[in-house]
Amino acid sequence: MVQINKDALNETGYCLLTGLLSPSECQSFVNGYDDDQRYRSTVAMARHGFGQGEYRYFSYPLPDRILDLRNSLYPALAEIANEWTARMGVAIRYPAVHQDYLKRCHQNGQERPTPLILRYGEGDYNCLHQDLYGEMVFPLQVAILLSRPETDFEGGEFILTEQRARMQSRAEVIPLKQGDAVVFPVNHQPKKGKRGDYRVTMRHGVSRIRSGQRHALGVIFHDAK
Ligand SMILES: O=C(O)CCC(=O)C(=O)O
Ligand SMILES: [Fe+2]
Repeated sequence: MVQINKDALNETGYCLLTGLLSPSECQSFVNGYDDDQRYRSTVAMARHGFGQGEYRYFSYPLPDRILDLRNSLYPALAEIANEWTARMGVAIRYPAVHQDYLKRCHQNGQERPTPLILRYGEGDYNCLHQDLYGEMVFPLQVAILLSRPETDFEGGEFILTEQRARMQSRAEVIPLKQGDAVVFPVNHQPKKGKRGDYRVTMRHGVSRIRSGQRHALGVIFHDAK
């Protein structure tokens, strides 16, 4: 099982898995970007007001490495997800194995795969958002930087914001190198306060790419309608 720094995740809203993918694994995902057969759909972000840039959803069957990432990351994340739902007074509990959770998604009409690859060029960016694709929401997700900061691109920082009810948002810039993964909340996270837990709303995005080209891989654990 993958080791997750739960304290960092609980305190700062994210944790890193450095060097989750090797440089050659990153490069092979980038090289596969134009291989149309791998993908079920392609989204031009500007067309939907999502930002600027493009992303593509992988189709089933997923590439082995992505299937493997979903299966290997899920169990540790499901433990944390179950602690969070318990703390937030939500009745949902997540099964220990990803295939069992996917069955639940598919039975509820969320059958389409959500892992995606993103490509940004100079001037592109990704607006703050949440990756919700229906009622079934697995509370944590993972993004992996495939490109080399400063070498392949400049700018393009991964941003996470935390919003507390009736309060202003707090932003965090996540330092990533090629192959590093960030684990972060999809939607809500419980936080420890002086008078017990409170709930924050999380959003993520990417700041403007100042030059070059940036690729990332998104691993989301619920499927889409
Ligand atoms: O390009 C990025 O790093 C962000 C990707 C993203 O929004 C996601 O993986 O859900
Ligand atoms: Fe996203």
